[in-house]
Formats: sequence, structure tokens, C-alpha cells
Amino acid sequence: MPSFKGGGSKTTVSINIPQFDASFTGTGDLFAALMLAYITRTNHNVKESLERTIATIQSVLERTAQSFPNKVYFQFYYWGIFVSQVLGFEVDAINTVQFSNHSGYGHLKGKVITEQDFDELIEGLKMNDLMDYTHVLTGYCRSPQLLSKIGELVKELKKANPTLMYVCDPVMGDNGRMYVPEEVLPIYANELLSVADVICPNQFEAELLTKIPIKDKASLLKTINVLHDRGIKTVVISSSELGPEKHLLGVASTVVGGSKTTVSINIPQFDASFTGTGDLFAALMLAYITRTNHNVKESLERTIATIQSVLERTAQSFPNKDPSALTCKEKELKLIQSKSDIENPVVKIEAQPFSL
Ligand SMILES: Nc1ncnc2c1ncn2[C@@H]1O[C@H](COP(=O)(O)OP(=O)(O)O)[C@@H](O)[C@H]1O
Ligand SMILES: Cc1ncc(COP(=O)(O)O)c(CN)c1O
Repeated sequence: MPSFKGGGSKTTVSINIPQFDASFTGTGDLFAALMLAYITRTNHNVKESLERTIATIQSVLERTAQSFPNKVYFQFYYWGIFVSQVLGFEVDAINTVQFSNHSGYGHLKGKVITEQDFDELIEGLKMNDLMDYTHVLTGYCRSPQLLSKIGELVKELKKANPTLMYVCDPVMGDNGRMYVPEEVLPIYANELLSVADVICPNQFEAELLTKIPIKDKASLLKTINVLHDRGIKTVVISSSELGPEKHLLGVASTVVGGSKTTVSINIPQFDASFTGTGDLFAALMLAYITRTNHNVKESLERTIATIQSVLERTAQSFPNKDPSALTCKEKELKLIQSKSDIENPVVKIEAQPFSL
């Protein structure tokens, strides 16, 4: 029964809530967050806030019996989580780091989770029989020991569910610079690639993994083939510098039943560098590769369409500023504002068969 005392006049309202014949966990959290939103929107109109909050929770509880077909398991930071949820995946996330902010800012405070922390979380999931994952997506991780454990876990999960898809985003660096300890490289190269179904390095990361410098389309194709030869079904280079002027080139390649399809896409380049786009890319590819059953052309097109609209909205939020002059904070990706573009991306750029 919320009550508001403002300007001397008090309003108190109550609502009858149809009761479900079960008890749920999480509804109190939901209630508080919804009341916060509606009290803000209505400027403390407790009647409307209570009504909308209860209406929302009632519909969530009604829908709770319908479950999603996919249960994704995430191991990283936050950008991809929202995208996966919007695209219909139920997400369990383990933050491999709990930082105050991403590493693009001048200062970084916080903690990297330890192997013991990780073991405890996995133990709890196992004790409750919650390890029925359909997908695993790994991203930013600074600890080689932890990455190695994640590799073991993926093997275990695959034993339990042979159709589980593991998408490995080997987050190590960009533009010739590593931003994680270099000890993670051999773990990706020797332990994680062998269990990955999909891998999505950027150009620099692909070079690190294969030791092949990518200077032209031929060396790019060679890199992709080396990664396929390691048993990876779908290899995606999220961006390379081989596009036409003011464009990046993205490439995706898949081998199904012995036949290979490789496509590329020209990505209009913004005059700024953003953080989180690689995370977004991996989460989007996971969703579309799943939906289209490894149709790399459609997956790459929809992924790029989505990211382009997120970046446009991000850059346009300061229309009087040159994108290259935006601060780190101003460049935080406008994900929530892009929810409908994430749900229904409009493909404007077609991917083409990749040819030399
Ligand atoms: N400056 C940019 N202009 C246009 N698109 C970008 C830009 N930076 C990133 N992207 C988009 O984000 C995707 C992933 O970025 P990329 O740089 O490859 O990953 P990472 O962040 O892991 O280095 C690219 O495929 C591209 O669509
Ligand atoms: C915490 C964290 N997570 C992930 C990333 C990777 O960012 P991106 O998706 O742009 O590759 C970074 C960038 N250094 C980061 O600081």
C-alpha cells in the first residue's frame, strides 16, 4: 500500500493482487525496479505506479510457464547480455571481472574473479542441476588459469549436451596492441580453439592466434583456413583493415558437410573507436548463427546492420561534436535506446561471396 506525502497532502492507495498458487523468487526485485521507473516517470503518482507495476509482474508470472528454447551461458562483461536477452536467450552471466568501468577509461578499479570464485559458482550450478546449457559464449578474461578452467567446463558441458554451441571471442586486443596479459594467448590458441564451434577474432587477434600477418585478402583467407583446419566450423573476422576507403572488411566462413561458404561485408567506418562493439558482435553472431543454422551471409548482414544502428545512435547523441572528439563516457554504446533495432535490424548492406 504505497503512500506519498508531498506538499502536505497525502495520497494512499491499495490494490488487490490476484494470487498465483506458487511462490516465485525475484518478484521483490522486479517490484522495486518497476516502482522506481514508474515513480520517476509519473513524478510520484503512486496510483499509476502501483497499477503498472502490478500489471507488469502479473504478465511476467503468467508467462513464466513458457520457457525459452535456449539457455545461454555467458562468461564476461555486460554489452552482449542485453542483446542476447532481447533476441530471446535466457542468460546466466558470470562476470570474469567486476570493474568500475571498462578499460578504455583513464582509471580502472575492481577485481578479476579468481579460479576459486569460479569453481564455487560452478559447484552451486551443479548441485542444483542447472548445467543444461545450449550455448556458451566467452569474452573478456584476464586470467589464463581461469580461461583454462573455462575450456575444461566447455568440454564437460559438451559431453552432457553434444549439440551445445561454443562461441569463443578471443578478446586480446586491437590495432596492434594487447590489452590483456599476454599469457592468455597460448590458452586461446592451444586449449579453447579446439573446443570452439564459432570464433570471432578481430584482425589483430586472428594474427596473434595463427601467427600469420594479414596484409591482403590472400593472407586473410589463409588465416581463416588455418582456423578451420583446427576444427572450427565457423570462423568470423569481425573487422579487418582490408575494406575499401573509409570501410572495414568483415568476413565470415563456415564449413558444412565438407563444403565451405565464405562471405565478406564492407562496414562503413565511423571516425571514432568504441568499446564493447566486439562483445556486441559476438552476441549477435551467436543469436543469428543459431537462428539461421550457420547461414553466415544472413548472420553477418544482420549483425552489422544492428551494430551500425547502435553506433549511429551513439554518435548522433552529440550531434554538434565530431565523433573523433567524443569522450569515453559520451561513446558508451546506446544499447537500450536501440532495443527495437536489435529486435528488427534493417539490412542495408549485403554480404558478398569472398573472392581474392
Ligand atoms: N569505428 C568503427 N566504425 C564502424 N564500425 C565499427 C567501428 N568499430 C567497431 N565497429 C563495428 O563493431 C564490430 C566489432 O568491432 P571490432 O573492432 O572488430 O571488435 P573488437 O571491439 O573486438 O576489436 C565491427 O564488425 C564493426 O561492425
Ligand atoms: C572490461 C572489458 N570488457 C571487454 C572489452 C572488450 O571490448 P570490445 O568489445 O570493444 O572488444 C574491454 C575493452 N578493453 C573491456 O575493458
